[in-house]
Amino acid sequence: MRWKEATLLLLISPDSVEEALDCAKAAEHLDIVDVKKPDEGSLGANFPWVIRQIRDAVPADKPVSATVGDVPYKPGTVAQAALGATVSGATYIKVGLYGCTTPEQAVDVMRGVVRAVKDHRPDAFVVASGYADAHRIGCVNPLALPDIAHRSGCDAAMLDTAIKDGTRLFDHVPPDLCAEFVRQAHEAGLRAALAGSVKAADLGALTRIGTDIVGVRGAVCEGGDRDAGRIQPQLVAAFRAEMDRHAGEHAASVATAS
Ligand SMILES: O=C[C@H](O)COP(=O)(O)O
Repeated sequence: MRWKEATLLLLISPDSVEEALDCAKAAEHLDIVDVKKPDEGSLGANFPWVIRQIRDAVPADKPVSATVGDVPYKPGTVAQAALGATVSGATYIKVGLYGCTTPEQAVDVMRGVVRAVKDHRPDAFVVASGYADAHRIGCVNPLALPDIAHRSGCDAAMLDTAIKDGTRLFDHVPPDLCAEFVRQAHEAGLRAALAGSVKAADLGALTRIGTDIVGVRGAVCEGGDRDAGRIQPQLVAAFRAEMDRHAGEHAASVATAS
């Protein structure tokens, strides 16, 4: 994907072809359509044919991302699943390292994913995702993700939350630590993606710390409910308007300071 430097991109996660069509109505306001199956977990994987149908349903200039799941420490299984998502039309492959308890395990899994995906599609974008609330599920420390992503040849390091109980990214990894996450990712030549019940109120901090991608579902669903609510195109537009407002304010403050 061609990258606009210093721009925060908006990734939205529909759970079905119907929701992807609603995303397509708001296509001008978003950057990446991310296929997942929330009832199978935070980064739950959807069926290959759903990825294919969503690829066909959204404008060709919008990259389609697919989550490979909240995966176990089974490098072969995960590599094969990641290839399945790529063959189905996703060019942006996200893996939730749920079952990895050490950085070495996580590197093992992601090396297999990178090889499986890039042998098939060299321009695909591979994302190693950890969890901001890792302490609740016993998986690898969130601040280890930039190094894991770098050592395994990924394109980006990401954080999401594993348990969707209303707690948010900043409840578990406060903005100063997220800033450190972004700094480490950039130092390693990676993109930094952040998610986890992010709301419009978090966008100021996410912009200031230089986040590259913000991933959202609940905030653009009816009633803020990522499970029972449906993605609403007008909420996607409003979220983007807030992103643009913060980008403008941030650019102005940087210009004033220099
Ligand atoms: O990748 C992004 C996730 O879908 C975020 O979902 P959420 O905003 O409901 O936590």
